[in-house]
Amino acid sequence: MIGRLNHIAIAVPDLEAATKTYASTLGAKVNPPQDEPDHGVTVVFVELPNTKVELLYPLGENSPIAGFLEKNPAGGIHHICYEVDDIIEARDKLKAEGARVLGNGEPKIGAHGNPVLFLHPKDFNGALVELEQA
Ligand SMILES: CC[C@H](C(=O)O)C(=O)SCCNC(=O)CCNC(=O)[C@H](O)C(C)(C)COP(=O)(O)OP(=O)(O)OC[C@H]1O[C@@H](n2cnc3c(N)ncnc32)[C@H](O)[C@@H]1OP(=O)(O)O
Ligand SMILES: [Co+2]
Repeated sequence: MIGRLNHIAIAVPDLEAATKTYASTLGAKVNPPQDEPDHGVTVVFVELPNTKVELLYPLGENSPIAGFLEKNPAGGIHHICYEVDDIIEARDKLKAEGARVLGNGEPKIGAHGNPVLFLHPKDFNGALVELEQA
């Protein structure tokens, strides 16, 4: 069911500093920040030859990553995003197998303009999993 690795997300306490680290220190191609109010984050995508790194910074009052940054003030790997062909089919299969789909269970449009869903980290070896229909 899961396909390509679409991105690895890192929650960061300072988006500008993290962007500079990837652009200057690591010499990677970075994109401009994107506000994603529907997800409560601002994201910067770092383009790599075989995948992307998504730098995440809280946006607004109820950001879902605020708690994570409180627990990890220096930042940390936040989630891993896999691509699926059919996100509804994937969701329904996973729910049938007892996995917890976060939010109201309906996909939202993610940073790439595709439907995304999140799966509870406790069901996937402590890793927050994002699925993106791509
Ligand atoms: C623009 C969209 C973009 C894209 O790629 O398209 C994005 O990726 S948006 C990314 C931001 N959005 C989300 O992360 C939505 C899904 N996340 C959530 O709903 C919450 O973050 C949740 C439920 C995973 C965690 O909520 P909270 O931080 O309030 O912590 P809890 O106390 O409820 O956590 C329960 C339990 O899970 C552990 N936890 C929390 N976050 C993570 C994580 N990122 N990775 C692994 N484990 C995590 C937390 O430590 C708790 O464990 P416990 O043993 O009970 O302490
Ligand atoms: Co993501």
